[in-house]
Amino acid sequence: MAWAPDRPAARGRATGRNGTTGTTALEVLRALESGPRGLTEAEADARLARHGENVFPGRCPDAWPRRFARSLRDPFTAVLFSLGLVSAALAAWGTACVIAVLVTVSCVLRATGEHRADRSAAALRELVAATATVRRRPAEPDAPVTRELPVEQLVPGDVVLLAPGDLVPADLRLLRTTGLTVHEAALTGESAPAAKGTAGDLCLQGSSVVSGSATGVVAATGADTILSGALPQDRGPRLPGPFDRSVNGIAWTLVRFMLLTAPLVLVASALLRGRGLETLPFAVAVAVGLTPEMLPVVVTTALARGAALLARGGEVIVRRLPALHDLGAVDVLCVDKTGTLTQDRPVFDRAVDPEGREDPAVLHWAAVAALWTLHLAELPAPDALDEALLDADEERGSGADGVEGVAALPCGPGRRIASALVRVPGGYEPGYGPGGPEPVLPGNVRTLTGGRGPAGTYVLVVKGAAEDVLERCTRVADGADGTDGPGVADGRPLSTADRARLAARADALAESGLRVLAVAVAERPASTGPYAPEDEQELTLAGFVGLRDALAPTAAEALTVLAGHGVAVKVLTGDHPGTAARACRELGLDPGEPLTAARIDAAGDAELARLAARTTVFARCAPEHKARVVRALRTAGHTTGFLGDGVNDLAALHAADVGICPRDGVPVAREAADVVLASKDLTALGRAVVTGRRSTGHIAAYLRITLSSNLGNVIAMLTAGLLLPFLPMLPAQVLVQNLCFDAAQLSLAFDRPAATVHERPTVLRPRALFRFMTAFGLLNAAADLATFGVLALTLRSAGSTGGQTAFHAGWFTENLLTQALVMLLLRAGRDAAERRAPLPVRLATTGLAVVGLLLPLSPLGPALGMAALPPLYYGLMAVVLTLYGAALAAARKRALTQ
Ligand SMILES: Nc1ncnc2c1ncn2[C@@H]1O[C@H](COP(=O)(O)OP(=O)(O)OP(=O)(O)O)[C@@H](O)[C@H]1O
Ligand SMILES: [Mg+2]
Repeated sequence: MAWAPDRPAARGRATGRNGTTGTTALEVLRALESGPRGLTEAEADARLARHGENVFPGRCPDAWPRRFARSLRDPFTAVLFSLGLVSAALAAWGTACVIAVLVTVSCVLRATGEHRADRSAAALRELVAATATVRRRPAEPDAPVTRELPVEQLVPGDVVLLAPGDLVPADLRLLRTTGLTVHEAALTGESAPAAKGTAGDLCLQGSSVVSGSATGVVAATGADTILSGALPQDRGPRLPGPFDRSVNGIAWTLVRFMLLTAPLVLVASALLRGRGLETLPFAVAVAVGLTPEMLPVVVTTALARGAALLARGGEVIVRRLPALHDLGAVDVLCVDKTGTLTQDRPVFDRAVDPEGREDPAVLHWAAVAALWTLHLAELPAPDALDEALLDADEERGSGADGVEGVAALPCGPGRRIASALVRVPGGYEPGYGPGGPEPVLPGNVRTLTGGRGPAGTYVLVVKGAAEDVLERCTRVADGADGTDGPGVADGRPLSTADRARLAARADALAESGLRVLAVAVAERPASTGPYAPEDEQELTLAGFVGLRDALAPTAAEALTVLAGHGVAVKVLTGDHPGTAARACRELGLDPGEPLTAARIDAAGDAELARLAARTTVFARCAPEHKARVVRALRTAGHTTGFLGDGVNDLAALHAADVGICPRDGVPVAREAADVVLASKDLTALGRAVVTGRRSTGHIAAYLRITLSSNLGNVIAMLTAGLLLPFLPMLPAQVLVQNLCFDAAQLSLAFDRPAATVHERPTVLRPRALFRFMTAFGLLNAAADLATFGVLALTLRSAGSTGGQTAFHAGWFTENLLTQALVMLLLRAGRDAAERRAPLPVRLATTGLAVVGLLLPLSPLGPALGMAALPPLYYGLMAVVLTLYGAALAAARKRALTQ
């Protein structure tokens, strides 16, 4: 980062200066047939027609057939598919066909579901699409206009302005830069930001601006960019989030279980019944029976439905579907203060000298620094604090006329001060304004000694966080001479006691709820050498400026709602602990003892995890502090969300389980976030959390019901397989039964959520789920075995000869009826089961029962290998089912209250 003191003073942003980069920048522009004033709109349109839109080819959604092929790679489908191949190899055509139908149905459902989810997600993304700041001219003779343009419309030759937080929208050649550093992790994997200082340097699409600013000209767009050439884009491994841990974790455990089942069945029947390989189709059928083949479909549908509901309200956009599940699991939400809890529209409140007396001169110096940082750093979006200072100073009638900026070094992530080097024309005379109400003119600078030449006096103005400015000060302005008010460039040396007193003054201002900036100045020799942060030394403290930042109107309500939902909120800010604590109190959040960056640095990972769990406010955080706190909370076992809007939040957005960004966040933060709040209303977050929990609830209900009945069936099948001389269920029957189950379960997506979704985070715990599955699977198996007993009894007494077909019919009916019972009793949480099921669920369960009772009796029955049963069977089965229902209800009460 180098200052460029020899750059001509800037008065406006759109003057097309070339700065230090001289001919090189011009050459770059010429090579792209552009100029410093940008393209004309007509030329840009012509180029857009020639080069096409600036879209990243990797962003195009996959075609349907491709999606279909990809869903074959899903673990369940893959296992089913291989089981199908084994059956085909053994010429067990029945089983092979069953499996082929199951695989096709689940792939088609899944591919359509995903296709639809993706299409709406793409449409949603458009709502928060990125724009770029370009400089164009309406027509040839017109002056250039700087405006926001959707990135797709950028063309080679466009002149683009970059500010911190911007995503580089295309491959750019830099024209001029001020302290520019960019993050190129997407391209190089290099996590440290790289400095870019030379004109002609390439700045690649996909990188993001960390600090500083720049003007560049677009060299390549769309498919011609280097990033597009480097496809497929590898974003590096993501830490497994709650979704991967629970849903995927459960899926993989089941896959392993299924893979074990087939060999186990083979070995058992070989040992116990002396059977050989002919049992293989049966073994395969058992493994198929265990598969929750609809899980991927249910997951996609549940999440996509939730995301669509949220988007329809125009409130929340879920950019990555699993993030909706994770949002429901969040138990700690870290929030950035400025711009998120507050409006980031600070208003000047007061300026005081080191003694605490009102002093407009301090505001004036701060405004001078703000003005020249804005001009020289060419920030497309002005800094809110700087704007507020300028407005206030202008209102008081000053204005920085006469003072000329030479160089500026803006603040950025981890840098809490901004400074400007200005030249005060030599003719100005002392007469420092008497801290009274009359406007202080820029010329009212107390005589500065030394460094005055024909070119005037060079003054370095530094403003920023009180601690950071104070530590660079060696003197403090004093009003010792009384008459002229406090001096600025001279003052007296700072004693240790002075430092403590001044720090306390800043703290007091912060605790009154103000954002505080300390202002310091120093005279500098009129040197031409480069200036760097190291030159911000030996300053004289001029005083403090306090600004008031209103709270976001919905913040307090949002925090209350989240607390009611069992989500603990923590505030992570770059601001002063006092300001942050005060804001928290006003929002109804107990700030406790704030933890500052210094303490975070001093703590080891384990200690930080402990500290973080009981702290509410983390202040003076640089980006890496925010990320470290988030990681510490995750290590401590919390599912952690992060809500932030700025470049300084980027690392934390990446580190969190769920990154959330308000709509006004900088583009790079929106791009990093999993969830974007589309409206200003922060309470939407509470609704999004509940929606996430509902989606997880649907997935959990599906898993609970399917896994316990599947396990029950498998146990029953194994037992019957070993006892009976025939297969207890034919492959075609497995298919019909599975299809009926699957179709009925889709109705669960319409179920009412359990009341607990409002109370606490929903997490699918694989271990708890498997315990549930074992207990209820055994219960289910007991009902099946009792049915076998009933069947044996009735068939013997009826003297039936078609034992096998009657057995199949009896078990089929009982299976569908128990499934309907299980659905009604095990659907959502404990309280939902007590209430009446909604219509779709009632229809689905009735449907199951009807099919179960009538199908074996219908003409389809014989085709599927089932025969009618004596009436006695139905009577006895009713007894079995009643007992099963009672046992289920009792067990459910115990299991779900635990
Ligand atoms: N334009 C500016 N000029 C001088 N100092 C600034 C400027 N902007 C910010 N600072 C200083 O840097 C500090 C940190 O700023 P940063 O942007 O990291 O966080 P923040 O905006 O205060 O809070 P949050 O992290 O909640 O968004 C500010 O508190 C302020 O002291
Ligand atoms: Mg912020």
